[in-house]
Amino acid sequence: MAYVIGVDCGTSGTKTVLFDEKGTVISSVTIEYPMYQPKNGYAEQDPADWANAMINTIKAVMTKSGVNKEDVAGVGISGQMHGLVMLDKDNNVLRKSIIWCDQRTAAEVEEMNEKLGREKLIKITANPALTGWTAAKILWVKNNEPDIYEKCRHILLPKDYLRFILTGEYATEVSDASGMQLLDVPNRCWSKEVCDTLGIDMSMLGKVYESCEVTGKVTKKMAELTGLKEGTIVVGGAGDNAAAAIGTGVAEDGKAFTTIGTSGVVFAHTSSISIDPKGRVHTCCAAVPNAWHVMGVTQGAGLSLKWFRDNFCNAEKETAKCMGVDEYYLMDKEAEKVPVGANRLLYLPYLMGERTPHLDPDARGVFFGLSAMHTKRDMLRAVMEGVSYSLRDCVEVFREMDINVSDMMACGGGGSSPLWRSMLADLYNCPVKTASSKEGPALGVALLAATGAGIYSSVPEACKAVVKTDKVQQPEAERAPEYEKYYKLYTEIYPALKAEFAKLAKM
Ligand SMILES: Nc1ncnc2c1ncn2[C@@H]1O[C@H](COP(=O)(O)OP(=O)(O)O)[C@@H](O)[C@H]1O
Ligand SMILES: O=C(CO)[C@@H](O)[C@H](O)COP(=O)(O)O
Repeated sequence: MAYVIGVDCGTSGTKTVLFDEKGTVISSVTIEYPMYQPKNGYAEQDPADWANAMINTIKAVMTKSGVNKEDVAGVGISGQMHGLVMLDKDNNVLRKSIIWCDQRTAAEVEEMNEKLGREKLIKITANPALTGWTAAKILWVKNNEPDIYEKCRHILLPKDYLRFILTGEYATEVSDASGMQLLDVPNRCWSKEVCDTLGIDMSMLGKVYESCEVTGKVTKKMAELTGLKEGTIVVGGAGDNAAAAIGTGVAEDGKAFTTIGTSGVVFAHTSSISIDPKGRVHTCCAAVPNAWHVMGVTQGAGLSLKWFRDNFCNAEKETAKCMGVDEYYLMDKEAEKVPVGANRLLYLPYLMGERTPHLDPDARGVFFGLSAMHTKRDMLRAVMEGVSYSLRDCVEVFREMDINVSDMMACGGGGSSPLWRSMLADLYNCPVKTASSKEGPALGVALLAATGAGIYSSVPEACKAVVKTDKVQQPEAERAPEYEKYYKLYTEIYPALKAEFAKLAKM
């Protein structure tokens, strides 16, 4: 029996899973790390935390499982998208990574629009200039930390930094590179025109591969540190969402998924490229060769619930510890006791600005309708409902683009919540399914590794062989119209506050 490893470098932690070639989990280990927010709207992480977490989780799954290192056919790495890692000539990390949800680059987005023009940017990169994407972050460092920029020789995405640590190769792959805004997305290669116009030296960018191609091999030093065999292949892997697509079988037209991780994403596979002219949803290369995907993003999905837990739910944390259950499980049970609409309380999950559909880095979170009768439990339910309304906003854009999202899977930490899945089913008005494996991105990149190692002949074939549907949540005829009323009101709150968010940001 052959085995494959999937490493997922998420925002809350890095999870490494060792699977057998049929996708059965043999061993899984996660190590968490912090996100730093030195200013309102800033978000950074330390690449050393990612590297240590990867090394230690690989070592742990190898030791725990007792699997012979000769039998590990390959490794795939998935990761949070858009983060900027800068290395100097000696491969030292030059500064903390500015990550996907950081919103400091409004001026650089304007600079990109002035230099390239919005239409040309959409034509080449398939997306308008976006504050969270890597190109704007590179320009921010160039404009604000010129001494650091001067020393920079290599630019890598989070998971590609981990590849560098594991193999010594400077490389990326098409799905994650699409989120840098330097890739010619229709042609799946770096855009010389975009790089030259923005003054970014293309030699700093790694070689671009397809997601299932072999990009390098585990070095002797890393073999000693991780317990892997020297020379084990490492494939391109994928950005976390493109990876989750493979892990949930979303590799053909008509299939879609919603993930509630730190961010929230609604994702649909498209065999030909499809672009929203208003730029509200992203278009990227898929982890399947010759295919693309569209995705709508809510910046603060699971992040909202985590923020609520960390600031207001110490008692629940203690109870969960005593009972030996997950604290989010207890919070779900509390929220279930509150009726639809949270007793007339609405929540806008814009803690880190918002992408779909507003593209507004200045937007911020709101509780709307707070009354003296409300309790923490109502606020908890309102948070979960508000995130679901914002994911429905993504679905609305897809429907406008004629993209079918009725075959919907759910994944990510929040996707494991039956309550959250029922909210999505009611708001999307379609069944929401889960895959029998809960390992979305890690399974996705493990399947890419299995394809790169020749165990499967193609990525869709690997999905068909391994991914199976588990639970199906149907929409509820009674609840759906209730949610619809609240959703309608939800869509009216942001436009009423847009100008005020901008004023607040300037204070
Ligand atoms: N049982 C649960 N019920 C509701 N939400 C949950 C549950 N478990 C995890 N979550 C949510 O999932 C988030 C973490 O999801 P995960 O996919 O691990 O994130 P990331 O990919 O960013 O590391 C948490 O912040 C939390 O909001
Ligand atoms: O920015 C995006 C997608 O465009 C996010 O999906 C990040 O890729 C981070 O994801 P999680 O840590 O929430 O999984």
